[in-house]
Amino acid sequence: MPEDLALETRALTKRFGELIAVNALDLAIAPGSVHGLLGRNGAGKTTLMRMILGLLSPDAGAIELFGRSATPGDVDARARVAGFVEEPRFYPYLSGRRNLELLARLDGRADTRSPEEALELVDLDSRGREKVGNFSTGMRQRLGLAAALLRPAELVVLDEPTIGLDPANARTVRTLIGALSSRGVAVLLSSHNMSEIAEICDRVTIIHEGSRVWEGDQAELLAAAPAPSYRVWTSDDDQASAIARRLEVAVETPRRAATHTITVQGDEGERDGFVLALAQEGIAIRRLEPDVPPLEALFTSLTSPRDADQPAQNTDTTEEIAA
Ligand SMILES: Nc1ncnc2c1ncn2[C@@H]1O[C@H](COP(=O)(O)OP(=O)(O)OP(=O)(O)O)[C@@H](O)[C@H]1O
Repeated sequence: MPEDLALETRALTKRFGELIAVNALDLAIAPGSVHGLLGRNGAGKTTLMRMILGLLSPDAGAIELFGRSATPGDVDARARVAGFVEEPRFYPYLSGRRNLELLARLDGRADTRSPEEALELVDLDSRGREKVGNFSTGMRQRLGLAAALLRPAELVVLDEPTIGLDPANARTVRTLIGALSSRGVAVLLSSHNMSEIAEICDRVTIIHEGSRVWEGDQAELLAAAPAPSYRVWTSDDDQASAIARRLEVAVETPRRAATHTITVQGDEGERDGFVLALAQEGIAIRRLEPDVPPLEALFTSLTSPRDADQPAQNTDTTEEIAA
C-alpha cells in the first residue's frame, strides 16, 4: 500500500467577499518532503496555510492530513501538525522559555519537547531566559520555530520562516528544515526568496491570484523554465564578443563606459559551440552564469501581470507524488 501523503488538499477554495483568495487549489506533500510555496504578495499563500492549520474555514474543497480528512475544527486530525503563519507572536514581558512553557501547557499534550530542547534546536538556549520584548526580529522568528517544534510534528507549516533574518540565522533555519526533512517530517514553507526555495525544496508550487499555476520538482523546473541566457566573463571580452557576433549567439549590452556585458543566448548546443570557439582562440572563461536563475525566470513568466489572463499552465503532478 502506498504511504499516506502528509498533506493533500483538493480543490481548496477560500473567498473573502468577491475576492477568491484561494481558488480550487490542489496540493500534495509526501512525508519527509520539503515543499515550497511561491507567489507574489497577496497570491493566497498565508490563506492556504491558515486553512491547513485549521485557523480558517475553507468555502469549498477538502484537506487530508496523513490520509485522514481534516475539517476546520478537527483538532485531533491536526495532532501531528505544527507551524505558524505570519510572524509568530509572544508575550513580550515573559522570557522565551516561559512563553514556550505556556504554549506547551496550552497544547495540553504529554509528548511535547521540553522548552529547553526546542530552544536548543534553534540555537537560542543561551538566550532563553531573556524577555521576548528584547529579542531581535531574528530571535523572535527562531523562537517561533522553536514553538512549532514543541510538538513532535510530522508536518510543519512555516510562513516565510526566514523573513527578516540575517544570512547566518537564515542558514540556521534552512539547516533545521533540512534536518526535519531527513527525519521524515514534511515541511510546507512559503518564501519570497527564490534561491532559498530552489536550495531547500524538493518540490515547488507557484500560486498566482489564488490558483496553482505550476508545480514540480527541481528537474521539472529546469525543463519548464524559459531558456536561460548566460552572462560570460572572459580573459578577453572584446575578442569573445567578436566571436559571439560571428556565431550569432550573443548580445552585448553596454555596462559602463568602454566596457560591456556578453550575454549568450541560444540552446545548450549553441552555447557549447561558443565556449569551444573561445577555447580554440585561447580565450579563458572566467565566469559563466545564468542571467536569471531558472526558478526566478519561471516564476516571472507565470506571474507577471501580462500573463494574468492566461496563468493556467498547471502540471497535474499530484498522482506522481501519490504513486
Ligand atoms: N481576513 C481577510 N479578509 C479579507 N481579505 C483577506 C483576508 N485575508 C487575506 N485577504 C486577501 O486575500 C488575498 C490573499 O492574501 P494572503 O495573505 O493569503 O496572500 P499571501 O500570498 O500570503 O501574500 P504575502 O506574500 O503578501 O504574505 C489578498 O488579496 C488579501 O488581501
